[in-house]
Amino acid sequence: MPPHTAPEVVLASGSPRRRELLTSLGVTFRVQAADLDERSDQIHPAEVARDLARQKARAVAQASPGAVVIASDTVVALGDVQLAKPASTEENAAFIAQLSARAHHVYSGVAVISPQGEDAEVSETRVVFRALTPGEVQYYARSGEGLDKAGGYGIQGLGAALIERIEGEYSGVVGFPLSLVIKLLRKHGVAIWGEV
Ligand SMILES: Cc1cn([C@H]2C[C@H](O)[C@@H](COP(=O)(O)OP(=O)(O)OP(=O)(O)O)O2)c(=O)[nH]c1=O
Repeated sequence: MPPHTAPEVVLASGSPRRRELLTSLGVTFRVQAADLDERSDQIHPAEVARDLARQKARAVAQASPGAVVIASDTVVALGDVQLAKPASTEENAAFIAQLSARAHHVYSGVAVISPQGEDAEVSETRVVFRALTPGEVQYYARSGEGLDKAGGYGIQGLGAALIERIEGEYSGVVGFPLSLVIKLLRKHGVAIWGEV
C-alpha cells in the first residue's frame, strides 16, 4: 500500500476557540477565515447553522482546490428568537437577562468540503441558565466576555457560572462540536490523533 499522504486542511474560521479545538485533535492546518455576510434564507436555527457553515466552507474551498476545508457556525435560539452576537454591553445585559432561569438551544453546524464532496451536519445542545440576580447580569455583561459570542456568553469562561445544566455536547456550545468534527474529517481522509 502506498503511504497515506495527508491532505492539506484549511480551517475557514477566524475564531480562536475553533483553532484551539482543532489543534487539540492533532490536526495540522492553516487558517483562512471566510469573509462573508452571515445571512441565511433558512428559518429553523439548526438549518441556519448548517447553511452558514456550508457557506463559509464553500467560500474558502473555491480558493483552495484539493484541500479539505472545514467551517462551523453557531446559532443560539431562545424559543423563536435567535440571539446573535450582542452589539454593546447594554444589549449583552439584555440577552443574559432573557436567558436567566430558562432553557435555550445552541446549534452548531459543521461543514467539510474536499475533492470527495461536501458534508454538513448540526449538533444541538440544550442549556439551562440559573436564575440570575440583576447584579449578576450587569457584572457579566460588563466583563465583556460575551461580546464576540453568539447569545452573549461563553460557557468556556466566566459564563460557566451562569449555567445550571446542559444536555448535549459541551464543545457544541463552544462552537465546534468535536464529535461531528472528528466524524466528518475522518470521512474526508484527515487523521485525528494519528488515525484516519
Ligand atoms: C454560546 C457560545 C458561543 N461561543 C462562540 C462560538 C463562535 O465563535 C461564536 C458564534 O459566532 P459564529 O458566527 O459561529 O463564529 P465566529 O464569527 O466567531 O467565527 P467564524 O465565523 O470566523 O468561524 O460564539 C462561544 O465561544 N461560547 C459559547 O458558550
